Amino acid sequence: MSGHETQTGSGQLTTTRGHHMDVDDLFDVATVCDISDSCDQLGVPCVRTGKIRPVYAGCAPFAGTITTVSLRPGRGTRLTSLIRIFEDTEDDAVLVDLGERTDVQCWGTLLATAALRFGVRAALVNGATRDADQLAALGFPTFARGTHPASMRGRLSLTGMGGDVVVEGRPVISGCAVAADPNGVVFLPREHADKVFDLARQIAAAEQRLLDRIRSVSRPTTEALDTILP
Ligand SMILES: O=C([O-])CC(=O)C(=O)O
Ligand SMILES: [Mg+2]
Repeated sequence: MSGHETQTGSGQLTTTRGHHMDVDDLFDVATVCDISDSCDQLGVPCVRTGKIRPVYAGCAPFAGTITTVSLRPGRGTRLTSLIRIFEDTEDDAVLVDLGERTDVQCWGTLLATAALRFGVRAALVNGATRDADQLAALGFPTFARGTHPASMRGRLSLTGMGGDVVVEGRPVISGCAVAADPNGVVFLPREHADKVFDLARQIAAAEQRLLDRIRSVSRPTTEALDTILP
């Protein structure tokens, strides 16, 4: 049993991660767009991409911390070299870097199922994944630049863990916070995550009020909406 697992009285394994970001209801009210706007308003530096997206329809949004891991074309690595990282990390998810390549892939149901056993609850891939339907059936939140059918075995080698990952030309550091949904992904410093997510909830609520006002204008003219919209 790894350090971040605890045995419950019922004999089930539960995971207690070190970070207690308040994300439970986040996506009930807010989206990654609100989180992006919140970073803008607070002046929190973040890395954004619209290219890393859910791998299957209905994929649950995700927010938490990530550990980075890098793979590059090579002689091949066993899946267990990645699984060891799941065992070691205290983070909620992994960001697997393929250097933005989508002609190779590095994530499927074997890895996702193993990840869950160690309490890793989502995968973001700066590259491609496979097993889309099976990941959907598993309900494992997976975000990537695309899919590719070939196995990673014999094609990709592990080249690093915990290093910076370049996304859209900007460095993403291991241990940072992330929010991902169908709009894309925002990476942000974990120490700012709670206040960013709090303001995102408020931004989403304010936008909801604007929507209500647009709907309730009795005669929709540009002038009428000009008094409402930002
Ligand atoms: O073999 C691979 O490339 C990985 C894979 O499909 C899985 O994790 O299920
Ligand atoms: Mg597979």
